[in-house]
Amino acid sequence: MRITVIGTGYLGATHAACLAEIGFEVLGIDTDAAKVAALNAGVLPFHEPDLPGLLRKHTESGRLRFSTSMEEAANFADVHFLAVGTPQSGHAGRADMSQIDGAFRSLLGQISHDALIIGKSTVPVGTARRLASMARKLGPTGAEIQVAWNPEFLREGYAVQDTLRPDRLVFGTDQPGPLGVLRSVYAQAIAAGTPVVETDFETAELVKVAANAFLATKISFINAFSEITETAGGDISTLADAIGMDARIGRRFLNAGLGFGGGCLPKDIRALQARTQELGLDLTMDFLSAVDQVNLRRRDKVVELVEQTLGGSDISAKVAVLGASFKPESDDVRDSPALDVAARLDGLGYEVCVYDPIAQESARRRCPQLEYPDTMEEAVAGAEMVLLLTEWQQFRTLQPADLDSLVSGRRILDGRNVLDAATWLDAGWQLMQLGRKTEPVTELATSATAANGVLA
Ligand SMILES: NC(=O)C1=CN([C@@H]2O[C@H](COP(=O)(O)OP(=O)(O)OC[C@H]3O[C@@H](n4cnc5c(N)ncnc54)[C@H](O)[C@@H]3O)[C@@H](O)[C@H]2O)C=CC1
Ligand SMILES: O=C(O)[C@H]1O[C@H](OP(=O)(O)OP(=O)(O)OC[C@H]2O[C@@H](n3ccc(=O)[nH]c3=O)[C@H](O)[C@@H]2O)[C@H](O)[C@@H](O)[C@@H]1O
Repeated sequence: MRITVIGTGYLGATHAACLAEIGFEVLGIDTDAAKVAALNAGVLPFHEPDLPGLLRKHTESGRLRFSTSMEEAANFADVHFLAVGTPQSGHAGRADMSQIDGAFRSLLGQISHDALIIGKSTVPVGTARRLASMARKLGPTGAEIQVAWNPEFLREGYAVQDTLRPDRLVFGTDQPGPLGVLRSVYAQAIAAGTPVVETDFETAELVKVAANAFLATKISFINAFSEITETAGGDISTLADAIGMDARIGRRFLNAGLGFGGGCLPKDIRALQARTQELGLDLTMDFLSAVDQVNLRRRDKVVELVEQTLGGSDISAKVAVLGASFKPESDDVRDSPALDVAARLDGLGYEVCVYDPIAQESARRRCPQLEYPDTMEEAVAGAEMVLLLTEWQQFRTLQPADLDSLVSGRRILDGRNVLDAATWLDAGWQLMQLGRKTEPVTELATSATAANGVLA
């Protein structure tokens, strides 16, 4: 079977390469000519473990290629996946549907025979039915254009394994025809035991946003408890471990810290609220604005801790920020909590040096005003305070001795609760962790006086 994937960003490039790996002939389509040229050359324009190998393998084998031509897409295949972006628009958090509508109309305008268009992007409920109706009105005469919705649940950093071995597959249709095609596209995963949910358009669209809203709520739930333990005392990680031992709750996605970011969870909870309000259900998803606010307050908290620790004495102090991507194993800096904090500290007048093992270039493009030295050692050299904001493995395993002789002030804020408190305190460091009662030292201490500075 020949398949096109329209939109070759994080989702589409992964989906296209994985379909080629399964054995299909695949054409990826994107309006971004530079991206298409890079992908055709076997070069992935972003970081994703395991994907470069698949891309090279299948661009070389000829099973995978890329183009900017929608006409070529329409002639190449009868099955088209739609994987364009649905970013947040400027209107009350609503999803910007211009990429979906643009790609769909442009494809419809080129198709001359029966075809199936399968949406993968995350969309507001009602989109698939609207597109199906548009296909009936604007599609070619004498040909049937069917629509299905097959939302994607992959995580960046694990995109290939999540695509080839998903937890579940969801097929949303308004007629049985497309189900056979979907079952054959995913025959390998289904044979390996992946459960399939076959349902209507609306349920398929809502499963996706419900999953992301639930995950975001879980993170903000534990982070709201961080606000309590920071004030009343208590240890947030122990609390998460203890409630997570209840199988009904589960420990995953209860890691307290700087909170969630990225190109999906934040915009998806806002788009869901906006869509629910459009449906006249003003209060139904109201709790998600609390989820959003708790999440954003974590960033305020880190900025406040830096200001309380350094601000009074020397607003131009150097602060080293370790981590720029929104999470480890990704170079994605869309709505990155780490980069947001770094930019805000820079705006306050601190000298901010950011080091990320992979996201240095994407961070520089997004926030060119910050400094991005080539090594972690250069970033921390002379720093009055070190902030660990994205928990890359290289930072999780940091030891005080790695930094002792480089920094000007032995102060570290662990924004992801990954450092062993005793190790750092015993080594004479001031350590602050989110979700633990911390009394920041208000004056700029020297490394010698820092030893007794903090309660953790
Ligand atoms: N990034 C992720 O991990 C996941 C993303 N999603 C959803 O998938 C969708 C895509 O997300 P990303 O890949 O992250 O976005 P992205 O922004 O990285 O990629 C979108 C791509 O579509 C292209 N495009 C825009 N208009 C086009 C058109 N008319 N024709 C052809 N190409 C066009 C853009 O140039 C861009 O390369 C979103 O709805 C997102 O919520 C779902 C699951 C995981
Ligand atoms: O719709 C999407 O695009 C995807 O969004 C998320 O995937 P992703 O954004 O790649 O990253 P996650 O691993 O979910 O992490 C999201 C954010 O939450 C934060 N997080 C995660 C877990 C946790 O316990 N605590 C926490 O703060 C991470 O640091 C990160 O900033 C979902 O996990 C995917 O299932 C979904 O397909």
